[in-house]
Amino acid sequence: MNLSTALLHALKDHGARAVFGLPGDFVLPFFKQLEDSAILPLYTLSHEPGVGFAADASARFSHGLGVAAVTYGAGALNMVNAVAASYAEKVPMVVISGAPGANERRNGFLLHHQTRSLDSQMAMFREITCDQVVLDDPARAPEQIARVLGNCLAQSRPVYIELPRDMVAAPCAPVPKLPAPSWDPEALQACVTELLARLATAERPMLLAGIEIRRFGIEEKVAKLARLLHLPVTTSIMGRGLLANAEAPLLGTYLGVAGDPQITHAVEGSDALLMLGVIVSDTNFGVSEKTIDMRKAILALDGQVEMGHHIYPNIPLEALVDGLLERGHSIACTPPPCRRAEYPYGLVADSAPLAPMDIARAVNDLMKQRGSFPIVSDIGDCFFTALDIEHTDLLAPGYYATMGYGVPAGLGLQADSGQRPIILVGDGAFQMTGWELGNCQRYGWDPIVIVFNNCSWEMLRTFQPESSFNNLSDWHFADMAKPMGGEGYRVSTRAELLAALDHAVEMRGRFQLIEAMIPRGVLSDTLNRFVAGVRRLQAGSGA
Ligand SMILES: Cc1ncc(Cc2csc(CCOP(=O)(O)OP(=O)(O)O)c2C)c(N)n1
Ligand SMILES: [Mg+2]
Repeated sequence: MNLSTALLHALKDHGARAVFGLPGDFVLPFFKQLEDSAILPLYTLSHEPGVGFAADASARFSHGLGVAAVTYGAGALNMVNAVAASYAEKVPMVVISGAPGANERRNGFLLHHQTRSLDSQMAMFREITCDQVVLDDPARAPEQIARVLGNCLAQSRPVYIELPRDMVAAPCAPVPKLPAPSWDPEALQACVTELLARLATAERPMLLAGIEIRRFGIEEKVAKLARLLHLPVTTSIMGRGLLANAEAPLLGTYLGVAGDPQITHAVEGSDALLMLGVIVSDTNFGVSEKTIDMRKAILALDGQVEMGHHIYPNIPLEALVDGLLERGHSIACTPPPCRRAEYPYGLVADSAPLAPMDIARAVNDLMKQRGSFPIVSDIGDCFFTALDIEHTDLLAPGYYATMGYGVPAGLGLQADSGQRPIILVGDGAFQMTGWELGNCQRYGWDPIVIVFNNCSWEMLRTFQPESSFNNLSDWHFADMAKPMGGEGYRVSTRAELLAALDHAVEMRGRFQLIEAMIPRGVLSDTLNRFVAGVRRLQAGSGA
């Protein structure tokens, strides 16, 4: 066994199912080890942001490890934004960067791909990863790799591994698997006791589910806890799609002023809001009608539990949920009367021009007829439209909110799981990374891609309508599909959209690109409510 195969076996043992990458001379030797060993499949894409987004999506969807392998400098630094998004949204991604070997570091030349110093890249990745290592000593590599991969999973954050190219074939012992982090059982019991007491005395208890319950693979346990405690469940905007396949009393997604008023009032009016794995961010809470009283809330996030004015440190989320399941039978909450959210169905096949809500209806109708598809959304009005699609798996950078995520993330999902995604992406975001679709033909991927083409950076226009730089030209994306190995449809009416979707779902083996022409200024209902709500809150606060 050498250092590369020891690393690859360890990645697989820790839940990785694929490596996404783009090679360069500093990482070519490692790619050769990857290809020759076949321990994990390698999928290469055309631009490192896409590599990062694909690795991110594979981790999110399978709640395993995502792996991105790139060259030093130009490659790794090209991927900083994608890794930052994974850090912000708590995705366990492993970044492997090739690097100069020991001798070339000492030869006195400035090396190609080097910036300020040969250690600058490590310094940059320290800011967007939870652990880092340079594998320059094969004797120490097994315990270093074990530590870094263990932290990646325990903290559900990206880690950075720098692999000098003269080390890839160095003989190396296998990597041990470290025990999962421990915790103090007494502290856990004290936390569970206090938490259950709060729920038992509450009149309007509520469970708000956040992304950590997917990251730590405990959706079923959380659904069981909600049933045991008779707690109604909503998800945060980032948690959209959670519990889609679990049996839980799920009401829908909390969107503050932009969402279902009944859900908004239930969450904001709760006197015991149990937030499991919820990131307290502006996108999750920035449009709250009424500020949530955090003193009455219970927040379990980042391995600790905050209640009222005190914190229980080192309480892993799964340990907390297991503790509550063990003792939860002692209380039966009396939840407020709540009804489940409704979703739009029944698109009429007529000649009316398209609006984003028509796409939500068409996808809901399709899933009603043919079963659910995982949805991957970019950032733009397509993301707000995704919130009107019935509750199914949804991958989207809803908090970090980077564009360019949709197409490569959809490819990462299909590569990792074999499932066919529906990808929602605006024309602006498609201009960034939509071209990764050209890689489908090599791997047989066949996502269904719906481009919301309003020839505009429309979300920006809603906040600054006077700026003409938001006007984009019409790129005719559908015409480019066939030369790239796919099928393209350009649609402007509801009837054309339905016909294109019916045809696309029948076509397998090639990507299907539906270019939905939407008039500028026509927004989804949710984005309209979001913009109106933000304006109202800003007017109220005098911002
Ligand atoms: C990597 C990055 N750079 C800029 C921005 C800032 C932005 C947020 S929304 C938006 C316009 C999106 O246009 P698109 O056509 O895709 O969608 P739509 O608004 O529905 O028309 C921009 C430029 C973000 N979020 N990420
Ligand atoms: Mg647009």
